Amino acid sequence: MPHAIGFSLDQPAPRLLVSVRDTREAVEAAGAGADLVDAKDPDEGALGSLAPDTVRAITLAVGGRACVSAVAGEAAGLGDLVTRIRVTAACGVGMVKVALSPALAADPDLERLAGALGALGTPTVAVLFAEDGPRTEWLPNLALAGFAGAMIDTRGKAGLRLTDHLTLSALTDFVMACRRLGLLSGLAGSLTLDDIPRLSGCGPSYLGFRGGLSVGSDRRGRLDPARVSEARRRLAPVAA
Ligand SMILES: O=C[C@H](O)COP(=O)(O)O
Repeated sequence: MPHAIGFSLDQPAPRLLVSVRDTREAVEAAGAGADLVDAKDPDEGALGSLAPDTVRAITLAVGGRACVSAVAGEAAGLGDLVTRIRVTAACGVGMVKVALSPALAADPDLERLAGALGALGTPTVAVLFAEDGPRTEWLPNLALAGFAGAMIDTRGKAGLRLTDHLTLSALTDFVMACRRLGLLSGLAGSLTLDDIPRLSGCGPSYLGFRGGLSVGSDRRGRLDPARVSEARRRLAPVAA
């Protein structure tokens, strides 16, 4: 049985999402305090998906100590979106992440997905890229389509970080708009440990990391469990 997301919109502090490439990193991340162990191929950019067998192995290795999420890549259209979500959910994960282009996020036909997403029963988060200037106007469409949440990440992983693209005020507006619609919200994009206090202040459901918690800050290198523990420590409850 997959570990459910297990957190609500009213939690006192953001949860910690850590992207991992294999079972060893998955066990390390869960052991160091990750709430969401995110199966992703960091060699393939922002939304590189791992082979289904690897995702299944990661889910088994984590064994319910954390929620396992998995990346389903970037959808080319509505049909492709459903297929990607189905294939990834079938790996037994607790949450699916799939990237949407601006055109797809704003597509009124997205609502037709609601039945399919509901039937799957695996919460799916829509990933929007900071480079696309994600708009809060897209969020009602995502809610109608049955997404459980929305997150912003950066498509590029070798230059500008999340906070280079979007102000804290814009990020807070995004998070609050998600909350009003009953959507979980996530923020990611070359975040470092030092980003944790100010981004926690935006009130997201979770913060996502790879490079900032890797040895030498190299997202293609190995995960650094000591940095994961430190991130866990710094994710203190947000003051009311
Ligand atoms: O989903 C979160 C991403 O894996 C973040 O990766 P990054 O911290 O290297 O930008």
